[in-house]
Amino acid sequence: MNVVHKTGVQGATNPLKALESFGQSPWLDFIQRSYTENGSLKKLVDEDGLKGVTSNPAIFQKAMGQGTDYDPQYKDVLAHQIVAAGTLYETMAIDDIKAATAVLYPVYEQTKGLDGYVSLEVSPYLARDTAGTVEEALRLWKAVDAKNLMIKIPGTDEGAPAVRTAISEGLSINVTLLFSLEAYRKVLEAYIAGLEDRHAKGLPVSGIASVASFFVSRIDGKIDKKIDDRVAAGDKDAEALKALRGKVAIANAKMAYQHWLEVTASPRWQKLAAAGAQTQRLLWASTGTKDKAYSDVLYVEELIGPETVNTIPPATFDAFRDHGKVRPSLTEDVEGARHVMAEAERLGLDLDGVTKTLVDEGVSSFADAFDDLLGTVATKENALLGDALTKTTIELPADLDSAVKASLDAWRKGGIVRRLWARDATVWTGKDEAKWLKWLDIVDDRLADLPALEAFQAEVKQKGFTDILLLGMGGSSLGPEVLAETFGKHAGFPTLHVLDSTDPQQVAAFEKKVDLAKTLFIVSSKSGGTLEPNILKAYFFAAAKKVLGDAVGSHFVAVTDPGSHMEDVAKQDGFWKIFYGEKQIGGRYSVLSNFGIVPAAAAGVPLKPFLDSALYGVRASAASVPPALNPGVQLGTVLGIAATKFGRDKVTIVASPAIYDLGAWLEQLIAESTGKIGKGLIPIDDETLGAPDVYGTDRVFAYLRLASEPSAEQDKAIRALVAAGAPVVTIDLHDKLQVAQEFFHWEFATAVAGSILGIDPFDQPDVEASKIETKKLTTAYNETGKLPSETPFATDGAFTFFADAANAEALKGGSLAEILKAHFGRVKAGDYVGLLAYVERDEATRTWIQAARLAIRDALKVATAAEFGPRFLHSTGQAYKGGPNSGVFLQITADDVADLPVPGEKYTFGVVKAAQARGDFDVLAERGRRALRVHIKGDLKSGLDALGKAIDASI
Ligand SMILES: O=P(O)(O)OC[C@H]1O[C@](O)(CO)[C@@H](O)[C@@H]1O
Ligand SMILES: O=C[C@H](O)[C@H](O)COP(=O)(O)O
Repeated sequence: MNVVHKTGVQGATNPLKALESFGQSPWLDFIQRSYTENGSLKKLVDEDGLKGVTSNPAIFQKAMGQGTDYDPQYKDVLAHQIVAAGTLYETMAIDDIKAATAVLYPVYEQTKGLDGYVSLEVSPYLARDTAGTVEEALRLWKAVDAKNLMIKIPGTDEGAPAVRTAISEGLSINVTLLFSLEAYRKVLEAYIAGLEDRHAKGLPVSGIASVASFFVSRIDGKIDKKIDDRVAAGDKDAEALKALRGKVAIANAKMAYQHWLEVTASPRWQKLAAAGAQTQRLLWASTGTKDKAYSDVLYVEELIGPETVNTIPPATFDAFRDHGKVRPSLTEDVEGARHVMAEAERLGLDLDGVTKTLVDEGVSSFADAFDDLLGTVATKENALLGDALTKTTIELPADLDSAVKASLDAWRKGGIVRRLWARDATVWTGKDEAKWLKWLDIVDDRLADLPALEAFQAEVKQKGFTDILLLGMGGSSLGPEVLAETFGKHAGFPTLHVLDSTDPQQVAAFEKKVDLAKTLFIVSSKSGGTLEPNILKAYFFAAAKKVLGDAVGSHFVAVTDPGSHMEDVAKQDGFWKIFYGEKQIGGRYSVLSNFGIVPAAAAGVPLKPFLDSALYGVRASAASVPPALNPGVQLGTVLGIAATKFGRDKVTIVASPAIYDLGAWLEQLIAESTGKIGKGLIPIDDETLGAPDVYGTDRVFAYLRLASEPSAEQDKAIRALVAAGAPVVTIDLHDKLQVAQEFFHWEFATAVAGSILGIDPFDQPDVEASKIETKKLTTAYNETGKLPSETPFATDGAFTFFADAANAEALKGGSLAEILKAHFGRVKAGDYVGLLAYVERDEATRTWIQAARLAIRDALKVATAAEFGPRFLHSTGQAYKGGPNSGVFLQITADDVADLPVPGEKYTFGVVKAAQARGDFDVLAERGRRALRVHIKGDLKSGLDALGKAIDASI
């Protein structure tokens, strides 16, 4: 805002200066950096007798939202810190307030603490939160650290007790948003009670100042509108109503002043005054004339009286200097004012209702202004940070786009992002979600622990390991796998391998891949009780012991939650180190905790840039960033709304080849978080893009594009999809390290989508079911030496077929071809097909499954998932069982060429894998899923070839 300071009438003839002789202090309802810096503010003090300054969120919105005043500071802060928009705003606001307090300090001194104040308002989001207001008032008081600061607190029902506490803490307070006499009485009472609290404790009551900001013009705005409407409607009291136009606000203010006179004359107040207390002066706020029909200085001229303040907006300030007339108007015709009030009541103008509405509107309009301001700050910040942030581009069909925008606005109005960050479980289902939110600040936490992590990194390097073999499942392995696949080997550091299978061939292949004598083993399990990492640890510990002897423990590191079984094992076996996870983070949200950071350290990933990149993501999705600019909320909203309102629940993940493995991590995050109680998002990963016509209308595409190494083919296919009207979210990563940022981005988005879906995104109720079934089977094996027998419902050459009674009935037929035809014949539009292969996950099987799924997709035009067991059990398995019943599953099992023992157990890896496949299948069937198991006897390769051909023929 550009304030023109006109030098007009000066000295004693300056009406602004003349206010002082009537006991009124003119304050300025305005702040702007350049205005303070260029001496304009000081000039008002010197020439116009300005005695104070007030700010509010709308004033800062105007100051910061325009021009370039703040650019140097934006740049300076962002060059040194990774901060959220809210912190950036506050840093600048505090500097502005400090600078203004310095200008006004001489006034404070000259008036012995009566005047010279600059007001800074607590966040308008806290207007209904007593404890939050007190906390923020104390924080801001400390941050500005100036005697002539006033903290502005709204005089709502919740604000009044906060005023009392803040006063009792010795803060100077400006109580704002007062419209009604009733609210005013309460805050004057709160002020007095706060001083009495201090007095009772023997603390001084002098040196504390307070004003009660009683809003004026907004009242006339509302009442006059009512009058005009009734007059226009031919009200019988038209004349009496017209007589009240432009009168009620001033009469209301005069009544407030009468109350102040009464209270300050009371013995109760006199006692405090004798102890040195200052009165809480009435401050007339909202004194700019809004109705052009009135004098532009109406709300100054009519409210002049002793021991009051008028905070005047710049234009009114100039106008009053120019042609204001002074007289002791406040105590003039008090009877007339009473009559106006009585008339307003008689005529049913409902002043009580109006003032209540004004409080609500005041709170929400300041919140809107603050949203807007923070949006401006966030936009500036994003522009200045440039490529330090990943870039999200959302391209949606019009109907989805407007539903997403409506939801974002509802989130803004409901302050839901702030509630999420405040760990409010009612953002989801109101159960125990608050206990699972430590991932929100784990990046700050890990950065704080950087010295220890870097020391570990240096030790690993120095020990000269050639390989790292990480043993874990789901959240404990998929994040590390992204690191291994994305970053490859770092010079001077060992190569990271991740083993998350019980397939004996795969276990043997990994054993062969590494040099056991030079391998660092990371056993990774949050719960410490998961079957796979336990038996893998047992196997590799025994194997490594053969080459390392008693030194074997020094090659093992555990990452586990405190107090877990794995911690005990690690201690007993003399592991080199134990790193702890956070119990308040579930596995799939754990990648930025030690579960990802420890393997990252060991593999030589540069930790500070990695965590810094993640921190940019955390700050970008902070509570202070309004939903429409908040990348985590935007993405989550698109996913949630697309699924719930448009049936687009297949989140199709496309990633640039160099970061392709992010998809595997995302699958678990999305599926295990959202797929439950019959709802959910079904992630579709690594399904090579096709032409638009191979897709149904159940997709939303998420394209993770490595801007430095994009695939022209993917770009082209994505453009074609956008052109065909498919919903596409493209996220550009500017370098590989930004996978760290995407980890957080997607965690946040998943939490948001979970809220929209109405589920608890932090539990996994259906995973447990198959674990129980598996456990029954392995226990039976340990007891009897074999797995319980099972009977195929059909056999065709090398293939045997298993299903529960219902599925077997639906798939009647003798041959492979007939059974597959019947099975895939059950697929309808909007379904997805899951190929669930319990075989070694190697190049050959991955190529096979990819070809099979693409054939199915192209023929049936449905989404397809290509999964390997048991790995997917800890990932998409939750959604397949607990999510929407739209999956058609083909489970593939095979004979194991060779098996491996599990040390200390009767069962073998092969038995475990078989039990897992059966446990999985049983639960799928029990949940009424369309599921078929085909078992390949003999040679796997020729079996898969034949199965592939049969699939092609059946669709
Ligand atoms: O780290 P843990 O406790 O071994 O769990 C591994 C995985 O198993 C699950 O608990 C269930 O599949 C996942 O949520 C988790 O990531
Ligand atoms: O403290 C000052 C108030 O925030 C301000 O006077 C409100 O004025 P308005 O009604 O013109 O917005």
